[in-house]
Amino acid sequence: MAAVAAAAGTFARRMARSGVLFPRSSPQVWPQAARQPPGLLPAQRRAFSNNKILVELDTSSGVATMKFKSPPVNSLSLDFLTEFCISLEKLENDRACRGLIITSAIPRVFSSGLDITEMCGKSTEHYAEFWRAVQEMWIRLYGSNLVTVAAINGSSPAGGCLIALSCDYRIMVENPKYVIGLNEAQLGIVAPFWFKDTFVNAVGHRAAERSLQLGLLHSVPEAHRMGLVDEVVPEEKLQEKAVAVMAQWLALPDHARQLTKSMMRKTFRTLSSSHPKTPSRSHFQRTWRC
Ligand SMILES: CC/C=C\C/C=C\CCCC/C=C/C(=O)SCCNC(=O)CCNC(=O)[C@H](O)C(C)(C)COP(=O)(O)OP(=O)(O)OC[C@H]1O[C@@H](n2cnc3c(N)ncnc32)[C@H](O)[C@@H]1OP(=O)(O)O
Repeated sequence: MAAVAAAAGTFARRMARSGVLFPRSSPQVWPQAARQPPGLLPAQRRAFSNNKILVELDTSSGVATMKFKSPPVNSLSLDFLTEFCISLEKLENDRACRGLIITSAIPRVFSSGLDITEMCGKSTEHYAEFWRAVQEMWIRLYGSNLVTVAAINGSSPAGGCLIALSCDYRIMVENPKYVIGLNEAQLGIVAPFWFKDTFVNAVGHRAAERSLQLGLLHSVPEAHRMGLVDEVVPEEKLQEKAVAVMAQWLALPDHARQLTKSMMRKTFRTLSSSHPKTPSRSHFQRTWRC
C-alpha cells in the first residue's frame, strides 16, 4: 500500500514538473467554438513535441493531431504514458482545442501495447508507478471532453487496442497484415476489468466473451464486422476520413455532446476514485517469468 502511495506521488510529481495540473477530479466543459484571444493575430497552427509524441493543433478547426513516434513499436513505457498524459492535459487546457485525432508515425504499428520490459525485473515501487500511469492514461483518455478519433494505421494489440477503444470513433487502415484486439489471454495474463468493460462497450458481451477468452487478434475486416472499429479505409484516405468524422462530431454543441459522453462513460469514475490494487511484484514475475 505504501508503494502504491509512493508511486502515486512520483507520477504526480512527473506531471507537476510538466506544469500540468494534476489530478483533475471532474470533467470540464469547454466553450462551443474554438476561440482566439482578442487583439492577437490568429496563429493557425501550434505544435509541441517530446521524444515519444508529436502534437499539432490547427487552431482554425480546433482539431489536434497526436502522433506516436516511439520506435520500434510505440510500446507504452512509463515515459510514454507520462508524455501521453501531459500532452492530453495540455490540449484539454487549451481553449482552442475541441477534438483530437490519435495516430502513429511508426510504419505498420499503431501501438504494441504496454511495454513488456516495464513489467520485468523492476522494483515494487516501479510496478506501482507504472500501473498507476497505465490507469491514468485510460482515465484521462476515456474521460476526455475532447472528441477523440483513433486513426489506426497499423497493428494495435492489447494496450494499443485499449487506446483505440477509449476514443469516440475508430477508423482503421485496410491491410491484411494489421491486427487489433485484446490478446492478453494468449500471453497468459488477464485483461483488467476496465480493459474488458471498454471492449464490451464497443462489441457487446458475446463477441467480447469469445474474443477475450481466446485472446484473439482480429484482422481488419473482422474487427469492422464485430464493431471493434467503426470504419475501414485505404491508407491514403485515413487522414481525410478522420478529419471528416471529426467535423461531423464537432458540428454539435460541445456542452450537449460532452455531457452525453460523460453520462455514457460514467463508470470510469469508479476506477478514478478508487485506483485498484497494483499487481504485486510476484504476480509480474510469475506472469512474465522474469
Ligand atoms: C497484472 C500484473 C501482473 C502481470 C501482468 C498481468 C496483467 C497486467 C497487464 C494486463 C494488460 C496488458 C496489456 C498489454 O498491452 S501487454 C503487451 C501486449 N503486446 C503484445 O502482445 C504485442 C507484441 N508485439 C507484437 O505483436 C509485434 O511486435 C507488433 C506490435 C505487431 C509489431 O511487429 P513487428 O513490426 O514485426 O515488430 P517486432 O515484433 O519485430 O518487434 C520489434 C521490436 O519491438 C519489441 N516489442 C514488441 N512489442 C513490444 C512490447 N509490447 N513491449 C516492449 N517491446 C516490444 C520486440 O521485442 C522487438 O524488439 P527487438 O529488440 O527484438 O528488436
